[in-house]
This record gives sequence, C-alpha cells and structure tokens, in this order.
Amino acid sequence: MTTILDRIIEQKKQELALLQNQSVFYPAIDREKRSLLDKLQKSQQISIIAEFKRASPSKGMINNGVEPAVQASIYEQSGASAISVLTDQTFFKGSFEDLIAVRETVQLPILCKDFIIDPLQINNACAHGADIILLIVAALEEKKLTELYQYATNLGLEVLVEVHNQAELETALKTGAKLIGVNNRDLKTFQVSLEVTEKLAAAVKQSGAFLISESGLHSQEDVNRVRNAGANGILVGEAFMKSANLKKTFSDFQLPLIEGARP
Ligand SMILES: O=C(O)c1ccccc1NCC(=O)[C@H](O)[C@H](O)COP(=O)(O)O
Repeated sequence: MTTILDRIIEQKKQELALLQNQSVFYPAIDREKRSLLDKLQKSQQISIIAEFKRASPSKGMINNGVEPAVQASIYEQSGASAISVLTDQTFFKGSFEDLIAVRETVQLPILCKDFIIDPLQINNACAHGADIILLIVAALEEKKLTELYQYATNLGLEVLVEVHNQAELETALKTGAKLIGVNNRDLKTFQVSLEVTEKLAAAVKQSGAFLISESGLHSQEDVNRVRNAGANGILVGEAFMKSANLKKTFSDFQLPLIEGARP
C-alpha cells in the first residue's frame, strides 16, 4: 500500500529533478550561526520549537490567514528556542519564501522542515537561511542518512534526526546525532500517541543526545507527560497555529525541565 510518506518522497524526487537544473550553492560557512544546541544546553525550561505550518496531510488546512513574520514575532517574544518552517508546497502549503520571511524577522535558529533525500536540498535549505535541517529516518536508507547527516554538519548546519520506533532510533544513533526528534505521529498512518516518546526516551537519553518530542502536543498535560519522560524540547505546530490566544497557549507549555533532563 502506498503511504502518504511514499507520496511525499515521490514528489520530492520530482522537485529534485527541477533543482538539479538550477544553480544553488551557498555554503553556510560565512553566515551568522544560530544554534539550537547552544540554547538547549543553557535552558532551564523545556525548549519550544514553534512551527509555522499552514496545512498538513492529516489535518488539511490549519491556518492560511496568518503572516509568517507576524507568527514568528509572537513565537520569539513568547520565548521559543527555534522556529520550524514547513517549506513543502504540495502537502503543507509552505514555501521557502515563508522561511526567508521568518529568518528576516527573528534572531532564532530556523529549522527547515522538509523531506530531504539529496544534498542539493540541503544546499537549498542553507541558501534560504536554514540553521537546522530535518532528516527523517523512515524516508531514507541508512547509507543515505549517514551521507546527508555528514554533508549537513560539514556545512555548519545542525541536524534534527527524526524517528518513530526503536529500530529507527538505533539507525539514527549510528550517525552520532546530537538532536533526536521522536515523532509521536506515525507518518504512514497519521496515528498520534505520546507513548512513542515515553517508550524511546530512555534510549535517547542514554545516547547523550537531546530529545525533542514532536507532534500531538496540545495541552499543558501533554507537555508535562513528555517532559516527565525526559524530553528537553517539544516541537509544536497545530496547537500554536490554531490558537486564539497564542501567548497564553505558549506560556502554558513553558514548564521547568525535570532533574537530569540534560544529556
Ligand atoms: O502533520 C502531518 O499530517 C504530517 C504528515 C506526513 C508527514 C509529516 C507530517 N507532519 C510533520 C510533523 O512532524 C509536524 O508538523 C510537527 O511535528 C508538528 O506537529 P503538530 O504539533 O501535531 O502539528
């Protein structure tokens, strides 16, 4: 059966063919460095990666009426540690223009949230102002994951390596990843459960990597649950994009770290 992740990757292969005909190469070396890892090391609270996400395959349109710069400013003022920007157009209605608008507005590290399968996409993310890229283990062969991880870190980018189960986590840890994202959403079935973070947390912590719990966080209780499992950070999209009182929703999520949460 073809899953949504398969369809997204097929789309990325087509986009890659177009990218191959463009001349994109701007290494990150000269750029001002904005580091999520530094922020995680210093934070006394759970760190929040706030996402700019107009739409998604599981939820359809979430909020297409807010400007990226406006949303990003509120994220920064509310205390976000980084901002994630969905740049995929076909499935999430995002764009690299959104990423540029966010980077120009805030001083925070920017995560390019896309489905990366080739170094050219890393060049492209970097050229548009990303500080962090996402690599999804479920979307990549192990050899490709290692190649892309090394390529991105050589450019000075930080890499959030995303997993959803134990086998993927073992593969992710072989790269030496310092930032592990545990996605509570199964990207093949859309099922969301915070138990995924609870199950994988101990192995992430043991590796010395920072643990970011991603998806399905809607309330203080949800944040409390993943924090108690040992999460250093959370990645939140829908709850912020849909909030009628973003500052309040945000502050409800800002909990102190538990003892020993730092790797
Ligand atoms: O969100 C989806 O429907 C989705 C479907 C297929 C691949 C990826 C998808 N989402 C990416 C994410 O992981 C989330 O945007 C992110 O973790 C925030 O999740 P949420 O807070 O639940 O919006």
